[in-house]
Amino acid sequence: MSIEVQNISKNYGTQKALNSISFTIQKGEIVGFLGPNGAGKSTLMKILTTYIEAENGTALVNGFNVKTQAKEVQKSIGYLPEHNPLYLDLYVREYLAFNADVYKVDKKRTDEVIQLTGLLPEAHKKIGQLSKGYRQRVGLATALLHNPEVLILDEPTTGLDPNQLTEIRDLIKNIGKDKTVFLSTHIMQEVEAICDRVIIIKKGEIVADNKLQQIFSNENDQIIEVEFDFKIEEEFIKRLPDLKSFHNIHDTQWELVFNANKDMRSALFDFAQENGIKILSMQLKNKNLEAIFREKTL
Ligand SMILES: Nc1ncnc2c1ncn2[C@@H]1O[C@H](COP(=O)(O)OP(=O)(O)OP(=O)(O)O)[C@@H](O)[C@H]1O
Repeated sequence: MSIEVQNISKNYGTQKALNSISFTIQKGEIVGFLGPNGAGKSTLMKILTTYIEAENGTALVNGFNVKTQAKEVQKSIGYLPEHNPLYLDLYVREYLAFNADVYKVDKKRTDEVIQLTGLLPEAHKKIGQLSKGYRQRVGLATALLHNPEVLILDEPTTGLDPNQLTEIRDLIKNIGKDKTVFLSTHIMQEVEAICDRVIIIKKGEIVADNKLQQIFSNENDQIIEVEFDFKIEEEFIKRLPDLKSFHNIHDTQWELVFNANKDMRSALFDFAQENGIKILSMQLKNKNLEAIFREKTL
């Protein structure tokens, strides 16, 4: 087991950040930790990387206890914090060599991580001259210097443009071929693009933990986007048969999730007609992670 979290709780004063959360991550998994702002993602990552301590519960990384074996945990982990601190005046190679010294790893490893993270064309530049995407690569390269078993990445693609985003996602996926990766994000597409599994957290509690394959193979779930001819009350929507969850997209537009083994479009049509409502448009959508995220966290 790479990561084992058991009943971890953390409060900041009266603010409950994590409320007895538990999960395990197997070696080699790429797991997305998804949740809205303030859900507790960074807090858990800081506990796993030994930056802060939990009040209750146990967490093991690579078999080492974060409270009592912090040094061993740190050796097992490569961490990319949300706000990746970099020395902008240092050259890329110089910065990595400096960190190699801190980690007490062979300087040769600097060239390996430069290669691995695609930094070679920019390695001669000062960090301050790099684009945000390349700065993220420097952060990843630093996290990989001591060749850790587990990578913990806190919102690794925040602020990147679409091209940089794809590049960094591909890079993480590639690194994940022989490492365990635990990454936080509030971008659903990120999880779809990179991860094997998603853990969704809301207000410090886990509300879903599924393999992505399982999520997409739940055949009885149907998502229908519908537009009525006037604004309808939520109470009315709740009367729809086999309705699992719903989301008001805009005034007269709703996203409805049904759990049924028949096409719910005709049932919805009948329901509208019986109640004197007109349907202006209706579309069956693929079940995507975005809908699941809303279903779980709203
Ligand atoms: N040092 C702190 N002191 C007080 N409260 C804190 C502190 N750090 C976090 N919190 C609170 O704990 C809760 C969880 O915060 P956390 O940063 O872990 O969430 P997050 O899921 O990482 O959010 P984001 O996606 O916005 O980064 C929030 O309500 C936050 O305000």
